Amino acid sequence: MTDDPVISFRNVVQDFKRDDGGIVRALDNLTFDIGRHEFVAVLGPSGCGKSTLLRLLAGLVFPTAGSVEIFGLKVTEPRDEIGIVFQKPTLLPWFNVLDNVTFPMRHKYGRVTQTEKDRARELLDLVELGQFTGAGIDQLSGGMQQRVAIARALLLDPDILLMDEPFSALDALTREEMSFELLRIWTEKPKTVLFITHSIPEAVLLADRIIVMSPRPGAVREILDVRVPRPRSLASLSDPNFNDLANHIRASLFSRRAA
Ligand SMILES: Nc1ncnc2c1ncn2[C@@H]1O[C@H](COP(=O)(O)OP(=O)(O)OP(=O)(O)O)[C@@H](O)[C@H]1O
Repeated sequence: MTDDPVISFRNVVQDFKRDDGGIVRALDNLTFDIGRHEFVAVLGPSGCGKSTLLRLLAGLVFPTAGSVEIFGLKVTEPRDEIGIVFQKPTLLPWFNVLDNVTFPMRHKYGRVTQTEKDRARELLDLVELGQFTGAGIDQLSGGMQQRVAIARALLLDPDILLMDEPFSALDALTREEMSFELLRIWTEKPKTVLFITHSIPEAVLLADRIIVMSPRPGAVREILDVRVPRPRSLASLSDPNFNDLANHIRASLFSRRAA
């Protein structure tokens, strides 16, 4: 990474208060950087603080200690240059596909201009839903709904895309198809991506680097470079580097569980 980092975590500690008054330490001394247009995946056991890390970046929670910076500025509130895609698409069933994509503008400014509607149509083309702009949400499959959510996250042309297990509710085939779709979008419209997943192959297929976290309280266990050449395709899945790295991560996660 030669440029200044886009995302920077420095010694981040995150504590939460439990209902009984006790303290849960979710993150402990988390430090890493993400460079411009890098695709970084985060893997780790359940409860290690992956979603908390994303919520810190989104400006939805604030660190107990340490700092979270975007473009060298502390995160103090949600910002427009960030698009977020959650595990569930959280679409509004009373709006059609196009109106769901333009919803952030309606919500923020109370109106949607023709230019923004045109942009939403372009994004729906990009995620191959150009024929479905007027469709109701309940007419779409789970994978199509998640593509609407991705188009919505891209509407404000964010520099940063945060994705929290965005494909985990999908069947295996759709999931793989969506991974390639995301790679295509990222190639066409480069962005800095932080992608949280429980799937080792998904992380290796998509990312430039993988942050492997330790169990709660989450800290960086390893940061691994993915040496599988781009552009990636189905053939990447049988690249020897792909399997070596996937096996390394599997052993690393499993040995911790067994310990
Ligand atoms: N608002 C909160 N109040 C109290 N505890 C919280 C809060 N948010 C998260 N936690 C706790 O912090 C820890 C980390 O949670 P987080 O959801 O970030 O983990 P995760 O790695 O995303 O988990 P999973 O993989 O199961 O989705 C958990 O023990 C969780 O119970």
